[in-house]
Amino acid sequence: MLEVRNLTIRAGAEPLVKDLSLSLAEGSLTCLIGPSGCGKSSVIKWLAGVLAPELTAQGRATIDGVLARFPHHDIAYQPQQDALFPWLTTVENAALGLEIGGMDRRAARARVTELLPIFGLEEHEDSFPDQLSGGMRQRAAFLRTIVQDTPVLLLDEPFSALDAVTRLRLQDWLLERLAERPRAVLMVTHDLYEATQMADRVLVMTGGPGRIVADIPIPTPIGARSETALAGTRSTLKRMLLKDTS
Ligand SMILES: Nc1ncnc2c1ncn2[C@@H]1O[C@H](COP(=O)(O)OP(=O)(O)OP(=O)(O)O)[C@@H](O)[C@H]1O
Repeated sequence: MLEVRNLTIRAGAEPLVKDLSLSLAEGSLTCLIGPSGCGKSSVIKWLAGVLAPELTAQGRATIDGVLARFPHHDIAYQPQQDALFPWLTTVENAALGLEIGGMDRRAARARVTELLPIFGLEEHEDSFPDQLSGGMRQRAAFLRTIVQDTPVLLLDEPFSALDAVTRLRLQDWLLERLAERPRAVLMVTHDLYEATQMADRVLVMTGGPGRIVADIPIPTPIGARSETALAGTRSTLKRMLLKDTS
């Protein structure tokens, strides 16, 4: 579905990411892990079309075989920082992606309002971002992204600010939605448990400059994953990350 070939991102002459290639299949969730600063967010930002203007990028990407430029209407993106507009309410912020995608304002807000209870935001419909907790803000940003019915989803640490219970609930909710409607998902996470529970594949990046050093499939179907089955994969990933940062 989405193919990236030989992506290099530079700050001046310095490559932050070098010759990175990856592909995302429809109906798959790929996690991108790696030490802080190795370039995970930069790769996702390039795909979302929001790379900082002082950075330059070279590389080729296709969506369903067609050369793609970013931002692209087939892609929804949740940034690491929630990027909610301070002057908009929860519903207005969450409906924004749908409205930009062309949905009528009233329909977009009705769709989002319907989903607020799942995100624990039903009592904060008219609150502004500075009246919300960090976890609530992240849930509103997640809702804004996930409600867009795009074939590709880019999620940069979407659950990092959530309490344990909400995190588990929203992880399950996302997996259920993906089972109903297959999409290609690229998710950055630092949480190995989250990666092995949710992903079909884990791509491991290293820094200096950023590149992918391992592509680890997790073949067990999500519903059948047991702690024991995943423990081995998690220790392999842990060893790679510790080696990289030691
Ligand atoms: N606008 C910029 N100008 C110069 N360097 C930048 C810029 N944005 C990011 N960098 C550098 O690029 C490298 C990769 O940053 P990036 O945010 O992509 O890493 P990351 O792997 O997502 O980190 P983290 O896990 O901490 O979020 C870092 O060394 C960072 O300092």
